[in-house]
Amino acid sequence: MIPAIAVRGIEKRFGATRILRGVDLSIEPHERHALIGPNGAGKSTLFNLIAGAKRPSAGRIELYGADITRLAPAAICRRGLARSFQTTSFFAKLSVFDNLRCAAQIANRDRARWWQRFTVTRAADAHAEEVLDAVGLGARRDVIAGTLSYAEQRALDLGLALASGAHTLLLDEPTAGMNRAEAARAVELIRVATAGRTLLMVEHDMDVVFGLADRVSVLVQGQVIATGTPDAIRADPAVQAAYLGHALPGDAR
Ligand SMILES: Nc1ncnc2c1ncn2[C@@H]1O[C@H](COP(=O)(O)OP(=O)(O)OP(=O)(O)O)[C@@H](O)[C@H]1O
Repeated sequence: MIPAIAVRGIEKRFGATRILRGVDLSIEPHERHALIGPNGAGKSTLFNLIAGAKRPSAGRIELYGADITRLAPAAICRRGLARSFQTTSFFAKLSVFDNLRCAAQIANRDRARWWQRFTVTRAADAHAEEVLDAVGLGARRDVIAGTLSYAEQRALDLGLALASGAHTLLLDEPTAGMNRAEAARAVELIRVATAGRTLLMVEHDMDVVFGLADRVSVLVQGQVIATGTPDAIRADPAVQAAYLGHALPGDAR
């Protein structure tokens, strides 16, 4: 099977420092995959390379078999990979629905001819309504986005990625800054809303990782030291050694 995301021999140097050292990673279609690792391991750097925000020093990145290594972020986005950020990325003065409608219309715009515009707009509106419910914001449809609670803003961020029609999502610490109850709700929301799509997430919260991920990869000092099911990762001696002196993955439960 062609992987949704294939990272092959990726190197990233900043000056003389090798931050990523021959990273190989294969994310299967429709898989939920978590990337974990100690602070400074290179997780955000790898995300930046996959999303096109930075260029690797060597290696290749593929999205469903197509080389995206040197594409700009917008071009990668058009190919169906969306990234959610820890910071919010919506129009604060527009309503929740109008934000989703914008994302859906932009996604459809390139595909439409001028005589299709009316139907495209209607299709985009219908898609925005679907996403609104999928991310649990149906009751907040006409609220100004900037006034949403933090957890709702993160749900809207996820909604924007879904409204853009992305089949593959990079989620950067999707529950950061949330309390336990909010994080648990967010996990459930992500699970349901992203069904049928591919998910790669960086996450520090092990409850979230073990509640959501089908497989986990562990990045330590710029190298993937293990990939496997959550239980296999917890039992892996190399992972335990890497976390020596820190909470082991899953111990927080
Ligand atoms: N633009 C840059 N120039 C120089 N060094 C950088 C740059 N960006 C990141 N680094 C370094 O690369 C290393 C990996 O950083 P990165 O943010 O990718 O790690 P991380 O695993 O995401 O960490 P955290 O879990 O703390 O977010 C760190 O030592 C960081 O200081």
